[in-house]
Amino acid sequence: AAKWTYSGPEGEHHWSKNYPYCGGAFQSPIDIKSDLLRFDPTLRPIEVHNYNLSPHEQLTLGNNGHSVQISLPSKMYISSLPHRYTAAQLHFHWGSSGRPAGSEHMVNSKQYAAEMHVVHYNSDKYPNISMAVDKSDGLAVLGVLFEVGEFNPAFEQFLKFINGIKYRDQKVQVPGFNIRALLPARLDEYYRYDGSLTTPPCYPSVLWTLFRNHLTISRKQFMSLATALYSSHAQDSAPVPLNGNYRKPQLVDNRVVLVSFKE
Ligand SMILES: NS(=O)(=O)c1c(F)c(F)c(S(=O)(=O)CCO)c(N[C@H]2CCCc3ccccc32)c1F
Ligand SMILES: [Zn+2]
Repeated sequence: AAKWTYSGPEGEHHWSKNYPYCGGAFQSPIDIKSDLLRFDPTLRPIEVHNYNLSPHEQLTLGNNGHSVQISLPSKMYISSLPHRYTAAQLHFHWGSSGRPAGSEHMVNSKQYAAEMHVVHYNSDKYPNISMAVDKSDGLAVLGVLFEVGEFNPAFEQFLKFINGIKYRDQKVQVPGFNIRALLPARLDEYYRYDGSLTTPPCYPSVLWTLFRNHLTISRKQFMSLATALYSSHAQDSAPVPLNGNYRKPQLVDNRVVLVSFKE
């Protein structure tokens, strides 16, 4: 697979040369503006299952060169969508130490400090995520916005191990923790639209759910996330910091963003 980055000659404006869908329709993220919204009373609260993982089970925390990711057990799933969507991994997008604004989605042009994505695939129809990733009903991603504020104990459950994965392709095992604590209290208030992966190959295969309410992490936690990681391998002579790993908002075209709540 071709290399891609978030800046420079392999940055997002060049992705479509090797990944044609990146230049196509139904791309994510988007700037969720009030005039795009339509209240949909049929949108049910998101129901997650088995998100409260025991510390006795191990999760793989990894640096894949594009983000920090946690691989998730297949017992975690969402039940309230048209099909069962089984969890695969979660990862983050963030800004930099000089610019604490790195969310992918924006709300009325406000960019948040960071954004978490919990990636699920349609396990009713596909045996694994690789078979689902390029299908229009293949993926469902839960998005959570993060702002700098109060310390976040759940976030700390993996952040405290981040110095073990400073370089690309490094992985460590971490104790399971309650992933539900990384979601907002209200799972009934969210934005919903049809979009894509926000990284190459940018397949338009994602049913997006972005929760209305943001969570907080402390400034120290944000700085740790924003300064700990490199997108280069440990042995590379020139270390490349991993930050600002967010795609800019894409054209909405004539897509409608549904909302599950009234003002
Ligand atoms: N923002 S986003 O669109 O949700 C999003 C990312 F931003 C992101 F970086 C990743 S990645 O970390 O895998 C690095 C580049 O694919 C993914 N991976 C997904 C889709 C690709 C295949 C796959 C296979 C197993 C587990 C997860 C995934 C991703 F979906
Ligand atoms: Zn993502």
